[in-house]
Amino acid sequence: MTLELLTPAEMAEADRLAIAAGPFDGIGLMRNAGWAVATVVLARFPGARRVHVLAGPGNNGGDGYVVAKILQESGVAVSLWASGPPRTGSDAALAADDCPVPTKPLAEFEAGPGDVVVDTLYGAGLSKPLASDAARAVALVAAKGLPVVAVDLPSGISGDSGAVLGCAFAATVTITFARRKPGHLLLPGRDLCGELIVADIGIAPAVVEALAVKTFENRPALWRRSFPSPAVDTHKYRRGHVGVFSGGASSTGAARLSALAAARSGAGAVTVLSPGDAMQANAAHLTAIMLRQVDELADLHGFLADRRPSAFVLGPGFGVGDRARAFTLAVLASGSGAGSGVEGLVLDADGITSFRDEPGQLFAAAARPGAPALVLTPHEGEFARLFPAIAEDDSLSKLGKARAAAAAAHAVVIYKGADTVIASFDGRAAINANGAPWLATAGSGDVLAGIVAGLIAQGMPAFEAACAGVWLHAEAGSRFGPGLIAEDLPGALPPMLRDLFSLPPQSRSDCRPGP
Ligand SMILES: NC(=O)C1=CN([C@@H]2O[C@H](COP(=O)(O)OP(=O)(O)OC[C@H]3O[C@@H](n4cnc5c(N)ncnc54)[C@H](OP(=O)(O)O)[C@@H]3O)[C@@H](O)[C@H]2O)[C@@H](O)CC1
Ligand SMILES: Nc1ncnc2c1ncn2[C@@H]1O[C@H](COP(=O)(O)OP(=O)(O)O)[C@@H](O)[C@H]1O
Ligand SMILES: [K+]
Repeated sequence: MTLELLTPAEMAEADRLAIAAGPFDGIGLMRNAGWAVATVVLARFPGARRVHVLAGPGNNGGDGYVVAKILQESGVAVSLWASGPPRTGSDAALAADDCPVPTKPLAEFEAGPGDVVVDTLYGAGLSKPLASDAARAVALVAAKGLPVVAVDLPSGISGDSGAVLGCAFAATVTITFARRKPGHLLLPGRDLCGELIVADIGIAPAVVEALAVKTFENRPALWRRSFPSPAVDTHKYRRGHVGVFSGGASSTGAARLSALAAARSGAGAVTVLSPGDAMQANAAHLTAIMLRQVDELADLHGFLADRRPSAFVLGPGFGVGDRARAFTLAVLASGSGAGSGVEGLVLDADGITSFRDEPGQLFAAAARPGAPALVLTPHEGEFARLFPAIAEDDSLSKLGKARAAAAAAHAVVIYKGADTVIASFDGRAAINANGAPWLATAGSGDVLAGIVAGLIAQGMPAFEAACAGVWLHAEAGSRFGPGLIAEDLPGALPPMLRDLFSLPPQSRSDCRPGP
């Protein structure tokens, strides 16, 4: 499946470009779309007592008229319920003129057991909450538990944000065209789509390429070319060295989780940087991971000079306050740009919260030319602390919020949750969809921060490292399943890594860090 996600506006542009390039005109694309849908209905519901096609006023409704015609000609009992006539001169009007099935008003829609519903009320053009006749149909279908085949999107779901406008169908299967839209992956849209099928309706790949899309699904194909792989003659410090800041004596576990995850992700060396009062607690629980006392800024500078670390994690269990801010700013002031020095800082949890009153200080430090890459890993609560205005802006989707935050902070933002979004200040963004609710367990985020830092330390660019880290973390949680606790996650990584490395060499490129 392709990675690009097209906003409804980009999809409309793709339709326009495809029509201009040929060979299909608008009604040609619509017929292809209708055939794709009818094929699914016939294959999945051969025993349907009756198929009810619900047609809206736009081109989504146009697809419905094509479907109704094909199904009737295939011998299926079809009812066609329209919310109104299609706009004169539109492709939908052509499809309606060509459809032999009589229409009935949507407001009178009725259905019974054994029936199947094809939802072609609204797709990409949904612009407001469903009107009363559509809302009544949604309620009736839900009450009767009828299967719904949604065309493009379940009506009521925004293709941009995945949000429900008023109410929405919960589809059994959704068929979209050419490429998926963000609303197919963002929640609750993803849940309400049911099974998602992407049908080829004759829009050439070159048309999509011309759009220079910057939004993707987060899957290995997005980043595996830059996934780090050790050279035969490598040594441990060439595989990257991660420093993880530990909290005080009573909160050291989170840093050790991050440290272990960084090591499991392939970093050659990992050092926990511990305040004096926590040295004993840390020492008692570390084996392969190194330990160094860091109480003051001078200790950090000593570590930077002596051990040449390539990435840091700051935040898990660290405590909120001046010390977190000072260490963060010191790390961001180090680094000599690409290729050497400190390549990145993953700022998580308390590290993020520490800047709630002075976010500008953090953002300015990250924007300094030559500064290490800043990766922020907020969950919803932390996001609202650092980016209150963006968090409150209801016009933005989770994707839009992550992008705006990344631009404001000059950072890569991993906006966590069941539909984690990764956004870079350069405009690229990815939506993650391979997670599972088992990941909602204390310490899970600490592990994610460690994986991302481990990958950055090995030379992976920050956006790719963030995407790879989120995917590996989610995959580990999904494959482990019930009973997962955060301690299990680092140990669950090796099978995932083995799978990545067993991909054919051409699909991993030469596996060296690269663009
Ligand atoms: N040739 C092509 O381009 C192809 C297109 N294809 C298909 O076209 C679909 C996109 O078509 P579309 O742009 O016409 O949008 P669509 O979703 O039908 O709705 C727009 C209409 O609904 C109205 N409206 C919106 N929300 C409303 C509400 N809640 N309650 C009431 N009214 C509401 C809106 O009104 P307005 O916002 O303008 O006031 C407008 O009149 C796409 O999803 C795919 O299925 C495929 O066939 C492939 C080829
Ligand atoms: N329902 C869910 N489905 C998939 N992933 C989830 C879900 N809930 C949480 N996660 C993931 O689990 C991790 C939790 O991180 P975080 O909230 O920081 O927890 P902690 O602070 O306890 O480590 C994040 O990566 C998040 O995306
Ligand atoms: K629809």
